[in-house]
Amino acid sequence: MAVRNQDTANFMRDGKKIVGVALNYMDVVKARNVPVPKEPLVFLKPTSSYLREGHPIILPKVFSKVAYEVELGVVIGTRCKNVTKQDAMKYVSGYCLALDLTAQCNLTAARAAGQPWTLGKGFDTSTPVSKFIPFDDVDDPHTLPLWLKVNGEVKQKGCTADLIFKVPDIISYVSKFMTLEPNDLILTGTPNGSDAFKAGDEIECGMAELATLKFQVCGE
Ligand SMILES: O=C([O-])CC(=O)C(=O)O
Ligand SMILES: [Mg+2]
Repeated sequence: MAVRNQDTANFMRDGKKIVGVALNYMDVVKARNVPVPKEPLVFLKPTSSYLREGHPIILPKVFSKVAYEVELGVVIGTRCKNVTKQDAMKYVSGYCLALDLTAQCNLTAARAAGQPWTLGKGFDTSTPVSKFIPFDDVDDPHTLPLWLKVNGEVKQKGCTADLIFKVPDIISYVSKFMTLEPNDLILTGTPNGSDAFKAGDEIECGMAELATLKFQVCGE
């Protein structure tokens, strides 16, 4: 039986994994000229990549091109495995606003060579997150506007209504393969407009009236 009220306010400290979904907005699929995914395209990030507001994003010197990606994050409240889409939301304790920072220089090469995305997705400070947003504060996670600005200029504008795979689809799919545990975070994918940023930039993003985040960017 699902217990939604499990305390996951400290998901960043207590989580064991971050599960990312790639290419989950149709405008991204079109812009990149890739086939529409038939199933969620899933990757993992380490929890050492978390970053809280008040600390800078640090661009690793090994990367030449790192991009912002604003995303809805979904926090798991109850351990689950092989859950149906119908039951999936019972295992969600809440949400956050997140950035899935991505070293495009690394990922483009990895994609072409069929290699893993681990380093390009999992570097330190690559997952800035907001505070925990309790489940009951969000009427419907599929109606949330997302925006991102760099140095005050709007770069991304989207809405979770346009997710290809919705939150229950992702939870049900991932739980066929791996147990989802309390405090795990799911990054649901970014809308179109993701692009490179550089040291000295200021990145600001928001999700509906629920959360905003602002980060300074430093070189290593
Ligand atoms: O970085 C990428 O290419 C894929 C990804 O995470 C997204 O679409 O959100
Ligand atoms: Mg992403």
